[in-house]
Amino acid sequence: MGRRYGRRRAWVLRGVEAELAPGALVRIEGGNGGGKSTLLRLLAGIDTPTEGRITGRPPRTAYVPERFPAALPLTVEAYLTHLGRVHGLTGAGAARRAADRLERFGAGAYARTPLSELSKGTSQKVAVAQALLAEPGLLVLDEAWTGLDASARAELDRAVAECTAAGGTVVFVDHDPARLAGLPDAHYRVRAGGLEAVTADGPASARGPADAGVLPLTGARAAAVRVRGAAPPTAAADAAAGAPAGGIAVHGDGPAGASAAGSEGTAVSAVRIHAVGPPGGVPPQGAVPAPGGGILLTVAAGHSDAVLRELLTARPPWHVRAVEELP
Ligand SMILES: Nc1ncnc2c1ncn2[C@@H]1O[C@H](COP(=O)(O)OP(=O)(O)OP(=O)(O)O)[C@@H](O)[C@H]1O
Repeated sequence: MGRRYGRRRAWVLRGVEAELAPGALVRIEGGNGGGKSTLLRLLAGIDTPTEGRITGRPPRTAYVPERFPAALPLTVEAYLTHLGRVHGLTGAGAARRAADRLERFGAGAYARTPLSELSKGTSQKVAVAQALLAEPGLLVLDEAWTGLDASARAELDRAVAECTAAGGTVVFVDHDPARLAGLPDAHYRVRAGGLEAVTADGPASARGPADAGVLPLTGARAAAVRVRGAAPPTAAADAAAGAPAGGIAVHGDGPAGASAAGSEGTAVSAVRIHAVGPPGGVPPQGAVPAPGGGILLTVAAGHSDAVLRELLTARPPWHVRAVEELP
């Protein structure tokens, strides 16, 4: 699997092969700019490989980005409740879950605060809360502990342990080598565009353009997520490999959050997004010009979080003016 940001640009990652097992805690390390966040975005499904593919991603994938895009014009509780509703909860059920997650991370007092007015640390608590709205099968954490106070950090440690105990895979990057020290089942380093497994004695093997194999995780059971290949991603290939067509089932990942258990109510069927792009920003497929500027994009409810994530994590990002649920 490889990723580069433009046909004339250097490969950020290439020849990366890995298998991530259910229930595994996986640490990714590497130097600044090496491609860790790129790899995590690919694993979370908010970005797609330039070549190769990632298959077997569980339907409930959750992602805490390195930088939480708090640009939505919503209060904390409206944001989290919206995410819960998108994933099938009733308004009351979604509000309950949102309140529970906020309390858990010590941010209950900020439920009515607009996202744009949050401190960095509280914003990070909301980023974590959105990822834990439901129990994810794959939880991707990009420096998620950064900015959290001590009790929230401990709570996130507990949430990671609960996730793996329930059979979920957790992949994390953190610059503090002491983070979850001794606990990971697998440890990789991103270096020179490849991914190498790290053992207690140092790198065990290197995988790059010249050495593309499969890195089994320590103690791996059945593989959950497979990162492989040099072929361009295709829906047919993913379907043949047992993955949802188009790659990732989006429920739960990303700034747009995790999905809920799905048994508490009726989902809205579609979501209309009003966004204003950066100069030269390419509108997503299906977007139409909005009266007064920007674009309007109507997407199925189950895809709205992924679309919002794409808009908000684009470089430069789109500004999301409004998100409207449609019956
Ligand atoms: N959306 C993007 N467009 C263009 N280049 C990008 C984009 N995202 C990342 N890059 C480039 O890809 C390379 C890897 O970046 P990435 O953020 O994945 O590294 P990282 O290991 O997470 O770094 P850090 O430890 O500093 O957070 C960098 O050269 C970066 O500039």
